[in-house]
Amino acid sequence: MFGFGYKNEFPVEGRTVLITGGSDGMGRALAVQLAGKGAHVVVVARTISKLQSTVDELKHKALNSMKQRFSYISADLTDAAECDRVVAEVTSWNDGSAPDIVFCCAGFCHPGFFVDVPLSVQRQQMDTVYWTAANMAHATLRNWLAPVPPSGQMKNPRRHLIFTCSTLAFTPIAGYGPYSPAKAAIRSLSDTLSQEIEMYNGAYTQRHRNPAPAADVKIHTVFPMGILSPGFDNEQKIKPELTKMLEESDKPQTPEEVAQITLSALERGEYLITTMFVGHIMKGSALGPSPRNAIVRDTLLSWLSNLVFLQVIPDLRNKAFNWGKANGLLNSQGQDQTVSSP
Ligand SMILES: NC(=O)C1=CN([C@@H]2O[C@H](COP(=O)(O)OP(=O)(O)OC[C@H]3O[C@@H](n4cnc5c(N)ncnc54)[C@H](OP(=O)(O)O)[C@@H]3O)[C@@H](O)[C@H]2O)C=CC1
Ligand SMILES: CCCCCCCCCCCCCCCC(=O)[C@@H](N)CO
Repeated sequence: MFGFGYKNEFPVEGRTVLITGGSDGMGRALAVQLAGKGAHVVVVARTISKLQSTVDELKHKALNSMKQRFSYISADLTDAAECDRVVAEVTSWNDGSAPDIVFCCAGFCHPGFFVDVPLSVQRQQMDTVYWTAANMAHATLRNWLAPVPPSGQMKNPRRHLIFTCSTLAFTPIAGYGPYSPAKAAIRSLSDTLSQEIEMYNGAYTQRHRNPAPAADVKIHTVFPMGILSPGFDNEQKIKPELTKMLEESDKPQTPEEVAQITLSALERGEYLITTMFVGHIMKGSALGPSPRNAIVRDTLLSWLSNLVFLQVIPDLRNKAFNWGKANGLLNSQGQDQTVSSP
């Protein structure tokens, strides 16, 4: 696939990959495909039974089951101390070397209208969606970016930290208020880190003279559309009908498809990764200050998307308005909210 002139920017054979949310959905599909490409994989989530069945599957799907190693750690990543423990345990399991690649996929979505969903649930969404990712990034980067003196430097391959967002970080859809802000916060953190990491990568070029990180580091973020996962089945049960109608143009993908498209994009060296046409358009309308994958292509995409969105945003608002006009005040579960008089 990588013929003359193409370089694989994301080699994984023999590398150690840590995947949060690796026991279900997209995270599990990534784990399986990475095992198939020869990586050592550690999956992290809370429920032990799902983690164990994932590790069994990884052993069967390994490229070279004699050489590759697989493991799991049960942890609730909303707790920052747990993320530090995970990085420490993976490092000692990996003969003292930090993981080379960290995928932050943990998280789930609790849809509902802003005023209907208790604030305690909305705060939990911030914890599960944003803080599991930010905690993991903090633990990982503190390890990766710790200064190593010139005498201690070894030849390490480039390391990768990958966040999982959602195209909802680019485009608002009514009924995702408890969730989209947490994803938008991840996008903002990713953009900030993609700039901050350059300071460390600059220092890394001087590693033979001054203390510097042990390796070069790249940040990436994936923005999937709907994924046909166990988490998706759960969210469908409580999703407002209006939201389902507004996202009609989304044709959810399988976790395997999303994982495969993600890995190909990483191999091409992309930074903001979308997984299908509608996702590319949603990204194009909201590129803002993010680094581009390819300047000409992304600029043309953003011009096209901005024209498309002149129509899309009023259309989404009109649909919400007309829904209210036709159906009155229905809450998230489609129940009438008006108090009926006796
Ligand atoms: N499904 C969709 O339509 C979309 C999903 N996404 C995002 O993609 C990612 C993967 O989603 P999806 O494939 O649906 O995954 P699932 O909802 O099917 O699986 C979620 C995974 O995260 C783990 N997890 C959840 N909470 C925690 C926690 N506090 N600590 C540690 N692990 C946790 C779960 O295991 P356990 O419960 O045992 O801890 C499980 O392994 C998520 O970040 C999601 O927000 C983005 C766009 C669309
Ligand atoms: C031609 C371009 C038109 C663009 C129109 C916009 C259509 C909106 C589609 C919304 C898709 C939402 C996918 C993410 C879902 C998600 O993150 C949750 N399922 C969380 O689990």
